Amino acid sequence: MFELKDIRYKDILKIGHLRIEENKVSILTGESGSGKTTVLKLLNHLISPDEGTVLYKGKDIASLDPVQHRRNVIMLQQMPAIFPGTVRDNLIAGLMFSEKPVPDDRVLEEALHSVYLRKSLETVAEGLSGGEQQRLALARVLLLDSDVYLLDEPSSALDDETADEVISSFLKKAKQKNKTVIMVTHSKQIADRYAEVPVHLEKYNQKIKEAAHEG
Ligand SMILES: Nc1ncnc2c1ncn2[C@@H]1O[C@H](COP(=O)(O)OP(=O)(O)OP(=O)(O)O)[C@@H](O)[C@H]1O
Repeated sequence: MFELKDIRYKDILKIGHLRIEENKVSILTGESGSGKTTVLKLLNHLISPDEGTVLYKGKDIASLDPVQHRRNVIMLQQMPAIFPGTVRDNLIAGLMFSEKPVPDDRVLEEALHSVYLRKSLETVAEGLSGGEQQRLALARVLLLDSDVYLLDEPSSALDDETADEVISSFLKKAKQKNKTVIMVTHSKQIADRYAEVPVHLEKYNQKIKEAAHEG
């Protein structure tokens, strides 16, 4: 689905070759600052590499329309935006940006159930806890029904048990629809349990520093 070749991005990231398979759950791990978010941004075409090529379905991402690309490849940021208004407003915001039809309330409620968020559609979203807002944002991307989901630490604000329920349920839905998921996590438990393809990033700066030290 994606192929990264001879990538360099500033002094943050250097990847010789990385293939990300279609219809699989790939989980990106690595210490803080190793460039996990940067990889997701490259795949979403939010940034471009200084050197090398990122291919999506065999085509250079640089040649694709970024707006269309981001409809196929949705990224859930580490601190997702919550808009003023209700839970319903937040659920449909993404669909409206994507010019997709707004489904009826039953479908919206089903998305909330999928992320174990037991709140009414009328609840004021800004009053939700951090963990509840994180699940609301996850439900919002689930509704977008894209081909690829890039999830940046989607369970960081959840306790272990809730994180496990939510991620398990999200991935089950994604698998049913043959989606490709690339998820960043710091949770060893989540990585061990759900990674079909584990991807571990080494810190680029660290390597440079170590080399300088040795030299
Ligand atoms: N646009 C940028 N310009 C300069 N430095 C940046 C830029 N974006 C990120 N960085 C730096 O690059 C490094 C990697 O950042 P990135 O967010 O990709 O790491 P990460 O592995 O996702 O970290 P974390 O686990 O803490 O979220 C960090 O040291 C960060 O401060």
